Amino acid sequence: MTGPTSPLPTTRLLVSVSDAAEARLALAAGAGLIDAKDPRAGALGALDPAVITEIRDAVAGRATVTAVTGDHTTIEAAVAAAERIAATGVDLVKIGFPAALDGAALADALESLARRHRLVAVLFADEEPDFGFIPVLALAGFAGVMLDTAGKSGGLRRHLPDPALAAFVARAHRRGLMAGLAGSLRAEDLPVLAAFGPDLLGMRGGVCEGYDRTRPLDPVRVAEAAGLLAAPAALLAGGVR
Ligand SMILES: O=C[C@H](O)COP(=O)(O)O
Repeated sequence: MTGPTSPLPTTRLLVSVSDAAEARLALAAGAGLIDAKDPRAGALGALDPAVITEIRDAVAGRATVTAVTGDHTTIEAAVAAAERIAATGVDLVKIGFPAALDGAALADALESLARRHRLVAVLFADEEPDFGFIPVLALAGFAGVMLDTAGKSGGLRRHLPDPALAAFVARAHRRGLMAGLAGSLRAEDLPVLAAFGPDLLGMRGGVCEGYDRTRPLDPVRVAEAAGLLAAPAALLAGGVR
């Protein structure tokens, strides 16, 4: 007789959407997190708060809703944008920490907001991120940390080797932070990355028509990605067939 098995760590699929119609499509196809983002406006292109509210209402509590705050060149602008997006009432606010900004100063400036809203810091794999920064985020009250890519010409795994990605996830978890990975991921990346135990894997281009992040979502690709993360561990370990 076999005893109860320990639950598998759950990795959920985050899909970036540009409006409420895409949010409904991603939800129906199995996404666990719906991420409000304007893919035409850069890596962390922010949507208008009114559109984010429509997305949140369309999801209506059936998935976690996240929203990005835009690409900013000053700490003041980044904090003001984070406050504006947090006011829409999304579950998680994703804030970019580009190399050009002083990360410690930005984390410090966001401490007050972190007490009122759940914040996720986005570090960029193509900007030589310092994982030693993760404890700073934890102390500032962040809920999570993600790796993404600022430029969309190469995928996450082209910029950082798999052992570094696994170490990133482990380090975030040790500090009590949710961990996410994204950056031009394709279906074949999901089983490999899910094995590192992140809380979420984020996709846009890989689930769009023509693998073009500025084109509409392809429901078949979203369903395939969601299905891969829902697959039993043995299948995940075997990779995509
Ligand atoms: O947060 C997830 C991103 O929107 C991923 O976008 P991407 O797959 O086009 O790099």
